Amino acid sequence: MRSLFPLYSSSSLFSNFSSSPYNSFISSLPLLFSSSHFSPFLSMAPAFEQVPVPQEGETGTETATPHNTNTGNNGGNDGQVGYKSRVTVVGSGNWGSVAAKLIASNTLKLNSFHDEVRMWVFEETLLSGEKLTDVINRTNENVKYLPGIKLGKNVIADPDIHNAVKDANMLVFVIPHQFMDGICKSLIDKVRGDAEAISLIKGMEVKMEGPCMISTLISEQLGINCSVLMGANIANEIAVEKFSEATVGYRDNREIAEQWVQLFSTPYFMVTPVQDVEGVELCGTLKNVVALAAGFVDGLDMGNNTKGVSTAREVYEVLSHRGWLELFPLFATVHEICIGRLPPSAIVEYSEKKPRLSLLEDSTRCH
Ligand SMILES: NC(=O)c1ccc[n+]([C@@H]2O[C@H](COP(=O)([O-])OP(=O)(O)OC[C@H]3O[C@@H](n4cnc5c(N)ncnc54)[C@H](O)[C@@H]3O)[C@@H](O)[C@H]2O)c1
Ligand SMILES: O=P(O)(O)OC[C@H](O)CO
Repeated sequence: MRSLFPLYSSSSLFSNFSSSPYNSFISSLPLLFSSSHFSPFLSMAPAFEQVPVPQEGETGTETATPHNTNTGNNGGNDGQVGYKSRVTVVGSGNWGSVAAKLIASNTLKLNSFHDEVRMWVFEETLLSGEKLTDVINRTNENVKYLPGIKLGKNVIADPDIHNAVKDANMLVFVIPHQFMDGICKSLIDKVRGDAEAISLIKGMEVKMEGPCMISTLISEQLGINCSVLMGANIANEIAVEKFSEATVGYRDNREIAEQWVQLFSTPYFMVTPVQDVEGVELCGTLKNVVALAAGFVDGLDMGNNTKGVSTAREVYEVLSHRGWLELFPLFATVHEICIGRLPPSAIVEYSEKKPRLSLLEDSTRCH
């Protein structure tokens, strides 16, 4: 029965293991999470729509419209002809630096954005005695978290978080999740009222009252809309322009999603929008849980078949515990066939099970 489990045990997912099985597993996961013909997660999501990728020398739309309708600090640019969006990346670790590089390569090409990309740096003193921020601005390289890669001269490192965010209407959050609660609290009333956020952060804020998704934390604490960008993305590989893909999860504003897609897309980084923030964020977060299970199996030298069983069971248990199985009908059906709970013929009926998105409502509120 287990050999019937195509998602994990017999597909190309495990046929390309190299010297780093963890990385291979991670990099194989787009098959699971980002492929419209295969993903149990995206079986609940609307069909992908492609957004044009900016090409060399190409310009974007002439003007960008401010996004949120909240009142508050808006930088004084609302409604002006020739308005240009300003992007700030909050975070400058491995992925934060790569995100800044991707965005900076695009703001140079898109007329609707200021060239400059500000990057907030959690200041550190290097062994040389120099401040990390100073070194980044002098060498155009994050020598600690992304050595050897030029970020783009239009990336400006800034150790003052309030200064870094104050003029930006597009905020990219990319720091380890455990720091986000504190960061958000420090940013209350400091960001523009019309700012749009996107979270690249994998993980959840787990409080005594229950888990809180990071996009929800940002939205609720800062009073701004927050999209997400998730994928099976190893920052160092994207930094050297190896092909990868990611998904932007957006709530209801397609125009915003298109702007994020334009900001991140390059010929080697393919980004597709899906109207589902929680689904995309959960995929990115749960993927790391699965990756841990895969790593444990590797460490115990138990083989790929065992890995297929354990990772699938891990995901099934998490979804089942949360009462979310109906949100992932393809995954649930295939798993239940594999463990003998359903007959193989059930696979042809899975698509009739409609995901019940309302199940997620409670879990997307922070307590
Ligand atoms: N690295 C990747 O390949 C990758 C890929 C996809 C998603 N992500 C996600 O991106 C997020 C950031 O990961 P990363 O790899 O850029 O981080 P990292 O581990 O490379 O860097 C850690 C960053 O946290 C900063 N930091 C340290 N203490 C801090 C504090 N008290 N407050 C605020 N910041 C502090 C450090 O200065 C550094 O910039 C994570 O949620 C991760 O899951 C990472
Ligand atoms: O291990 P993390 O949390 O830095 O994240 C790595 C990425 O999720 C790889 O896709």
